[in-house]
Amino acid sequence: MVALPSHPITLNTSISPFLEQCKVYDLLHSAVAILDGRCCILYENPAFSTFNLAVRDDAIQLRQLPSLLDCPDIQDWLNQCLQSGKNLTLKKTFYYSPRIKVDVTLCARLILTSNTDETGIFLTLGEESIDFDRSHIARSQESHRSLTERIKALDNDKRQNERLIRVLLKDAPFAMLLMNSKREIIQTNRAAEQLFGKTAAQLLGQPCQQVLSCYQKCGHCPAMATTLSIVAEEITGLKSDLQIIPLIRNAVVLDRDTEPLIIEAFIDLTEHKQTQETLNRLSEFNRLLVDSSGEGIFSVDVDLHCTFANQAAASILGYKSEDLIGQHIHTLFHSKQEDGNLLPIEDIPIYKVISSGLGMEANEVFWNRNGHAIPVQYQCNPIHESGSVSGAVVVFRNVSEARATAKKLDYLATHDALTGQLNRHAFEQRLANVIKHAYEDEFNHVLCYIDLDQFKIVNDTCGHAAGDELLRQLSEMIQNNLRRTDIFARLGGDEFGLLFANCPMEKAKVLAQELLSRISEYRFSWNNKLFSLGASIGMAELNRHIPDTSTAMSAVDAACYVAKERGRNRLHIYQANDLDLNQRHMEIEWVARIKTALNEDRFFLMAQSIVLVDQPHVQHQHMELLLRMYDEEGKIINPGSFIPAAERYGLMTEVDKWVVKEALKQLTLHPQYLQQIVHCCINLSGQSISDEKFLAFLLEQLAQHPAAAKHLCLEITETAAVTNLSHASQFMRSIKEKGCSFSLDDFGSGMSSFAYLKNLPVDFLKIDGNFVRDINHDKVDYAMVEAIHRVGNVMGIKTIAEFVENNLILGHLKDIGVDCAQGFGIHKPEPLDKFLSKTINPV
Ligand SMILES: Nc1nc2c(ncn2[C@@H]2O[C@H](COP(=O)(O)OP(=O)(O)OP(=O)(O)O)[C@@H](O)[C@H]2O)c(=O)[nH]1
Repeated sequence: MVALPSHPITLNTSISPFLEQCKVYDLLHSAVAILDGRCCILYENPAFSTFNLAVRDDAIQLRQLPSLLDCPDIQDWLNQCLQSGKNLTLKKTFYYSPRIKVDVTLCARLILTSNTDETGIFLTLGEESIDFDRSHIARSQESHRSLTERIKALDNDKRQNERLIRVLLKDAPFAMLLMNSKREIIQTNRAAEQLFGKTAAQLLGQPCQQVLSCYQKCGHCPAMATTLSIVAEEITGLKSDLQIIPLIRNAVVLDRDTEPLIIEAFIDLTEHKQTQETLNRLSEFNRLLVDSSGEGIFSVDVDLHCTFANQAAASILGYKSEDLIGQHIHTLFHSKQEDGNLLPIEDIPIYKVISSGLGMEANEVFWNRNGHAIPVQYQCNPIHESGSVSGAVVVFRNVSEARATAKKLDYLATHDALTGQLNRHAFEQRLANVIKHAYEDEFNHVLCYIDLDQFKIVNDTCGHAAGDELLRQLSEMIQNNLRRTDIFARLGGDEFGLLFANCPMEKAKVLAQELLSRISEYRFSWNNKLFSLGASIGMAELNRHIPDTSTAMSAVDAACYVAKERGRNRLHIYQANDLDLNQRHMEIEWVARIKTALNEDRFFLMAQSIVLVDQPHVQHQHMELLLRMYDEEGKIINPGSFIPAAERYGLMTEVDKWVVKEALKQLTLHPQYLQQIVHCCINLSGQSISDEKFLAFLLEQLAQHPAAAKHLCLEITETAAVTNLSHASQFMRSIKEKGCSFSLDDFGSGMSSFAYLKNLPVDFLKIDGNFVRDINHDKVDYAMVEAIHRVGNVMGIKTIAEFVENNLILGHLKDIGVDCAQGFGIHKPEPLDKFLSKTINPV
């Protein structure tokens, strides 16, 4: 918008002749009106009419402008202009429709005439910005199309009015050029100077091709040669910096036959073009976006006819996009449910979305061109137009793969990878379900826990791969011999769970017995070796004594344990008052108590002297550490109560670790202790010596207390050493390197021991106390002690006799030549700290 000169327009005439001259403004795309002193419209150019008609449908000639524009404040503003004589501007916003908003600047300039009572207003209306620019251009073009006729009428008068034209053009707030017949610029205005970026001096007298490219091309304007006017022609202009400006040109030839004048007005389309390009880019971008989306997108009208489908939608459904357009989507691919049953149109979510106007998500199936059901997940949203629903857009994806993956994951989560049977988790879930309904459906169910007997042998003799294959074959064989309603699972290792659903115990017993026979008759062959195996089965009826899964599982586990204890390859039925089972349960309780005692540090160590048989009074140099535990009330518990449970449930390594740590801590408390102590014996379990992590732990402890190593004597029972011979001898050699010695405990209890003795780096043999205790009156025991001592002597291993309860026994041991003795007759165990303090302060 170009600023107007600040002074009023002064006319030597009255306003009426001036109105004639104003017809030149008919050419302009911007709105111009002349008002009289009462603000009534005397003249309006077509652009002004178009604008006002767009605002109001009424005719505007000679009506009061403010009321027509529906803006009461304009009247005040115009009056202000009339009274003050100043040029005024006013910014306003108008709406052509609810969707097209226009910001305009109104400029009012006072017109003074020769008649002092007569004044008027030169009113221009410039559009500063317009949201919907296409409509703007269209309107401008439209308003000028009707001009041709008017201009023709003007033509004859134009020469006479040339001077006036020049004045008006100069002050016009729009880019305008006046040219002679040679197309030289003879008049310009400020708006044109701004548009082309040149001063008036630079423009005047110049051929118009300096600024207008169309003339540059052809030297003259061919259009003008044949026509009197050009309306809304798109050309380009040239700025002083050679920047090209897109323009719309309106041109009129005045007095074409004599000496023509050409008057031209321009609309700068730069912004419009940029907006257009942005819109084009955006729509191309949107098209690409929609087409490259991996998700299917289609839209339908209210009758469910497809109005659009992207490539993904078409390819998922097996069609071409164009084949889908116009098709009824219910008929084409959405008329059946997954099971093939009909899906009424009212039930399809897209129909519901259109009826309700609310978007929704759905999981459905679409049927592709080949008649295959494709599971899809879709989001359907209504299309609202002019306040009502005109259709819906559906964005969907094929979830076949996702479904298959979920199925696979579910399978993996519920099945055992080796055998393909249900896993423990899935089995316990099904069991929980059965227990939950056990009371309601009054059916009997029997739970079984199957543990293969001596399965380890297959692993040990043929390797793990053979063991795996056996587990696979056996579980398949068992599964094939079950009823359809039974539930079978591999719980882990060589243990299986089996639920005889809806089956009384008597029948279950028969079925389980048959299963045992099948297992023991089964022959497994591996590398030309044949194996047969047994199994032990624990069974329990799911009755009111068994309220939940964990009770049920521990009942059958305990029953299976009893079956093993009673000789394997048999079944045992759980009964609440079963003595063996009670024992087993007590052990299970012990497990929890031992774990708590370890956490709460409720263990402590006692020490008992070991003396040289020759010098029984020299005590506190050799000793054995004995473990005790405080119960929850602080009472002392002997190891016989908790060690079996700790051994059975794999807790001995933890217990041994505690003993080693505590012993080393106390022994290294005072340097004098280690100076006085020769040997301190610590018992280690069979579990610890075959556990590589325990070996690492012990080596680390010895590294932390290097001075204590040579005083430590580690006791291993003969049975533990022999059953884990290779582990035991490896373990002993590693530890001996650090300076520790080894003693074989309870020697003689298994007479196969002599043969292994050669392979074990043993320093002491501890003769089983059962031989020693009765040595006074049992000649066989005497001979056993004598024999053990003699073997030890020959092998350079010192002997220690336990259970020396009196001097008579000590005398016999002296006669035989046994090296050391230990027992209540020599020293009763006492707390380790007390024992150690006596080593440095003997009583
Ligand atoms: N091949 C193979 N062996 C396994 C698998 N899982 C556990 N084991 C072994 O199965 C054996 C099960 O131990 P136990 O049940 O105590 O041994 P068992 O020889 O059957 O002895 P009893 O049950 O007392 O008759 C262990 O040696 C495990 O190492 C497996 O997936 N594959």
